[in-house]
Amino acid sequence: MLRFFVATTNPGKLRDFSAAAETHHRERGGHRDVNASTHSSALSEPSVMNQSLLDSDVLFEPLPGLKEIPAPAEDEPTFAGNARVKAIYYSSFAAGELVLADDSGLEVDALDGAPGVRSARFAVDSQFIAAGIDDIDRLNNLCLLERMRDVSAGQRQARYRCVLAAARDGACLFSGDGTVEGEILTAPRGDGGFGYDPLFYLPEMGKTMAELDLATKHRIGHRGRALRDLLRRMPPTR
Ligand SMILES: O=c1nc[nH]c2c1ncn2[C@H]1C[C@H](O)[C@@H](COP(=O)(O)OP(=O)(O)OP(=O)(O)O)O1
Ligand SMILES: [Mg+2]
Repeated sequence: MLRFFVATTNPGKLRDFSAAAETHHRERGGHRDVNASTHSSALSEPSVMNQSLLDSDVLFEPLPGLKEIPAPAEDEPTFAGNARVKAIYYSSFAAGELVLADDSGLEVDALDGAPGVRSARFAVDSQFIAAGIDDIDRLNNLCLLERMRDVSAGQRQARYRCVLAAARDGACLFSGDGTVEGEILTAPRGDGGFGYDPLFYLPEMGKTMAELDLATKHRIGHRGRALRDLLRRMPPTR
């Protein structure tokens, strides 16, 4: 059994990690998943994983007591830097355990890569307000639509980027990263996912990220790719 304590304050990320664990378990031949997807091909690419992973279940549990822990500053210029800072910081609250942190966000070509590492703080940074709306994801989405009001249909390319870092007792041990390419719509579609998902359109799927089931999001999304990359890079003996 390989257990990560996931140190994130974002419930949407936690749901993605639960879906990832279900996928890994299912592909080892387990039967724990009651919502088995019909798109289960090569979801976790087991052939490229190290033997300890093939032999074990991967568990992602929320870091115990996270609500009481003050959040660290996320002021690094890169996703990798912030993921590392978060993993190292939170690992001191779970002695001897593997602690996983995620830093992720959206890069929009027409905005020169913004909001990037500032994705969670996009509306606040832009001093964007909308009457009666205080949900931060909705504000960020409205802010994005406003900033892209004059960007034409062929110029709306964007990507999600995710970096995961694993630390134990204050030392960062390994990491992984993943991206997924898409386009920013002019109006939201779908009610799954979180964050920018209703505006993030995947041309090959004909759907937004908010219209995908979690197993498919894991298969093609930035977080699923980062997780497979991290597991591939994990040293075989821990
Ligand atoms: O799959 C995704 N689907 C939609 N939106 C996403 C996704 N992945 C990242 N995002 C957006 C949400 C947030 O605006 C920012 C992450 O900010 P980021 O600082 O990494 O996370 P957070 O503050 O929500 O939680 P925490 O730092 O405790 O992990 O990018
Ligand atoms: Mg954050």
